[in-house]
Order: sequence, then structure tokens, then C-alpha cells
Amino acid sequence: MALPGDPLYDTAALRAIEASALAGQADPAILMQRAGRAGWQMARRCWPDARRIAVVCGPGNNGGDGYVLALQALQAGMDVRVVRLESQAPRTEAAQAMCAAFETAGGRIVHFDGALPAADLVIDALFGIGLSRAPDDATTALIEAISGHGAPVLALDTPSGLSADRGSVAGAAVVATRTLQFLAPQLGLRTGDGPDHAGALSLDTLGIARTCVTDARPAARRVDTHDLAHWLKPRRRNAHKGRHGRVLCIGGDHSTGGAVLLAAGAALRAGAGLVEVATQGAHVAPLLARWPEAMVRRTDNVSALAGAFEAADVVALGPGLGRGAWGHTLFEETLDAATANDRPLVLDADALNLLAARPRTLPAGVVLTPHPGEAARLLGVDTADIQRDRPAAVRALAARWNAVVVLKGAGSLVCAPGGVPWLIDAGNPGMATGGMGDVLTGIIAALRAQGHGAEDAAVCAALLHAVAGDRAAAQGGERGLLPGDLIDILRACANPGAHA
Ligand SMILES: NC(=O)C1=CN([C@@H]2O[C@H](COP(=O)(O)OP(=O)(O)OC[C@H]3O[C@@H](n4cnc5c(N)ncnc54)[C@H](OP(=O)(O)O)[C@@H]3O)[C@@H](O)[C@H]2O)[C@H](O)CC1
Ligand SMILES: [K+]
Repeated sequence: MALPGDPLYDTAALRAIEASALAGQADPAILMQRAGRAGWQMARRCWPDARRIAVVCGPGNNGGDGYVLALQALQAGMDVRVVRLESQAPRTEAAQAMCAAFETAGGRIVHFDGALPAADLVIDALFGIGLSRAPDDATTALIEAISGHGAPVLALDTPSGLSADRGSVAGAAVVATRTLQFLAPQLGLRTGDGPDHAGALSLDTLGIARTCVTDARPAARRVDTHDLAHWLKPRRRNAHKGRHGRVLCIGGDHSTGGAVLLAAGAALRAGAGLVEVATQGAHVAPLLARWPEAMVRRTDNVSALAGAFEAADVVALGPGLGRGAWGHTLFEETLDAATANDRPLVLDADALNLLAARPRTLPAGVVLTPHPGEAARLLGVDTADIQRDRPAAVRALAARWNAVVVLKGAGSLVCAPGGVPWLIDAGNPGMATGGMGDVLTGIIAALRAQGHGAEDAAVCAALLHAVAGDRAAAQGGERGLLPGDLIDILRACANPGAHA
């Protein structure tokens, strides 16, 4: 069965695609010509009234694309200025040729003196996939002038200063209104700082053969709301609650009972047949009031859970667990029991912090759901290290713990050990609030209990969680979005097509 989603590429793959596309081409600048023309057609389509065009060109082939665009605009009768740093005259043969063609046609090139000229549209052709280091002060000033100009910004290939591989910014990066990618879609524009800098995304394949792209190794696979149906099929008529699995949620110390309540509610709304909660807080009554469908028991240790543990198809450990004596006991005993009984586990929140503090080998089929801070503790690095290269971080976490990992954050990433990461192309900043992770944990556990493998359950759950977050935000706004809002909308999202 075909994998859901679309491939995303890193710069190494893009270089391979470019080489494959240029093989046998008489004119090595053919792609640059097409890129510059595509950029100008995009500019005309998105900003048809723009007359004064400022094109910021860098020293490489991204700049070369810019010179081609500038010539196109000049020949269309626009008022065009190419702006560059005096130190950044075109260095590649192709870019030099395009620059010469622009000047021969009467194009004007001005050196950046701290301010960009008045313009109706700014084109960012400073750096593309060749960015190799943090911009120096002069380049930073130019980047900031682009972002602060006030006119719309069309970035060619990559917003300059953003890593197309890592989705991170070393120093400064252009904030673009739209980014026109060339050849194939880039991973870095969709995770970490990518979405904030790339703006709306477009792609022009520059007319290359499809095989040039399909032969390249994807850096990730992007999934969005349209892919939910791949996992969430209509239910068979001959069903009973046992077929939909049994989830045991363990967590909820005295002051953090709400977390395990959210996980249990999410598991119910994501379709688990039965949900049991083992907790110790004084929140049993409110939990049952909110979810009378859940079975709740107070517990001090796993042996007290004997029946529940055996009966469970999957155990979610961590929401509100805390790191006190009670949490420690349940952490160690649950992992021992899950290992002995080969019970699928979802570990979140304090279970992750306890695992980082007391490393141990995990049984097969575990799903970890760290946010960047928990991820940092699980790898023994700083949070900044995680965010600097999220794709590398999620691969490292999956390998280090031999588990499927959901690295939460802008553009959540999911990865199995040795696998290609999945990029969740949904979600919004309204979801950056306490309790949202507990909801995700409940959804993963519910999908595991319904028979999905660890990787499928993690990808589908992360996508379902983000889609529900977007739908809830669309109804009432991102600010003030609460985990309960997602739970209330989960059912509608978890049955694609049911309400069509
Ligand atoms: N994707 C494709 O196949 C296509 C590529 N095209 C366009 O070309 C760029 C890639 O071009 P490239 O020349 O490899 O790289 P860039 O233009 O992005 O910039 C690299 C040059 O800039 C210098 N550089 C890098 N980082 C910095 C920095 N922080 N400060 C100053 N200068 C920097 C770098 O110099 P080095 O010292 O690193 O050698 C290079 O000179 C791609 O993005 C597309 O826009 C085709 O035209 C279309 C298809
Ligand atoms: K650029």
C-alpha cells in the first residue's frame, strides 16, 4: 500500500535532483532561467499592481535567479532595482551571465547602504539552499532591511538565513510573505522556525523530469488532514467494544489529576473501546463526572492494578504522574510489568523525565512524546540543541531509545528507529498550552488499542491532534484554546467522511 503523505527533501537531495535534472542539458543555467521566470510569474500573479520591484541578490545562484527575475520585470516595464552588498557581486558563472544580461538591458544595480529603495514588492534572492553559515553584520543588516521594509516579500527557494535542512535560524533570517521553492519541497520550511519565516509556500518544479525527484531520498514525509483517512477507516458493522481495545491511563498525582483526566477523555473520544484510569488524586469524582464512561481506581502501586494491567491492550503512563515517590514507584513497576508482559506503552510528561533521570532499556513498541525540553533531557543536551536541528533530534531520539518518538512543537516530527521522519503539517500556536500533550497521549493510546502499530498510531495521532487543534482554533481563535476544546472536536475529526 502506498505510503500516505508527500516527500520533503533536504539540501543534499535537492543538489542531487539539480544534478540529475542538469545531466545532459546543454545550458547549465537553464534551471536558473526557469527559476527566475517562475519567480516573476509568481510575483505578477500574487502582486499584479506592484510596479517598483527591489530585487536583493546574493553572490550565488540564488542571486542568479534574482537577476533573471529582475530582467523579466525590467522587460515588462517595471521600475526595477537590484540591491546587493558591495562584497557580494555574483561569483558563479551562471549568475555573472544573468547579472550581465540585466545590466546590458539597462538594469540598475545599487549597493546596499543601510536602507532598501522604496518598492511595492521585495524579492529575496540573497541565499537559497547554499546558506553555509551565520550571516555577518552587513548581511544581517540587509536581511533585517528586507524583513522590515513593509512591502510584501517573495523569497526565492528559501527565506534567506533559514536552514532548509534544519528549519532553524543562525542569527537572522528573512520573514517572507511567500516562498517559491524550486524543484522539490524542502523540509526546513515546515518545522521549527520555518513556518514563521517562509510564509505561504509555493513550488515550481522547473519542468524537470519527475524521475529526477522520485529517485532522490526524502528527508521526511509530510502528512496533513487529507491523510487521516489512510488510517481512520470506517468501522466494520460487526463490532464490539473489545474490538476497539482497552486503554489503561496511569497518572494523576494529588495536584495534577486533570492531566490523566484529559488523557482518558481523549482516549475515549479517539475511539478506545474501554478506558481505565489508575490515579491517586482526589479527582476521581470530577473525572467520573466528566467521563462516566471511564473506569477509575485509586492506586499506590502496579500490583494493585493486577487485573487492569493484564486486561489493558496499551498503557499510557505519565500524564500528571509527578516525580515524587508515588510517581517513581509507578514508573519503575509499570515499565517492569510492560516489559514482562510485552504490553505496548505510551510514555509522556514525567514518565519521560523519570526515564531521562533513570535510563533503562525500553520494551518494543514504545511511543515517546517529548516536547523540546523533555527531548533535551532524553538526549542529555540543551533545548536549543534540539530546536537547532529538529529532524536530526527526532532521529537521534528514536535511535537512542529504540522507540517511536513524537517531537512536539511547530511542525511536529514523528520517527521510528532508523526510519524516515514524518512531518505533521497541521497545528497552531494555540496548542502551546498545558494539557495538550495529555490529549495527544490519550489519542496515541486509543489508536494503539485499536490495532495500529506504534509508528502508525503515533503519526495518525499527532496528525489527528493537530487537525483537531486547527479546527477548534478556526471556531474560536487560537488564544484561549484549551485541551478540552480538542477533545470535544476529536470525534468529528476521527471519522473522516462520516459527516461528509
Ligand atoms: N535547487 C536547485 O537545484 C536550483 C538551484 N538554483 C538556485 O541556486 C540556489 C543554490 O545556489 P548556491 O550558489 O549553491 O547557493 P546560494 O545562492 O544559496 O548561496 C551560496 C553562496 O552564498 C555564500 N554564502 C553562504 N552563506 C553565506 C553567509 N552566511 N554569508 C555570506 N555568504 C554566504 C556562499 O559562499 P561560501 O563561502 O559558502 O562558498 C555561496 O557563494 C538555490 O537555492 C536556487 O535558488 C537554481 O537557479 C534553480 C534550481
Ligand atoms: K532566498
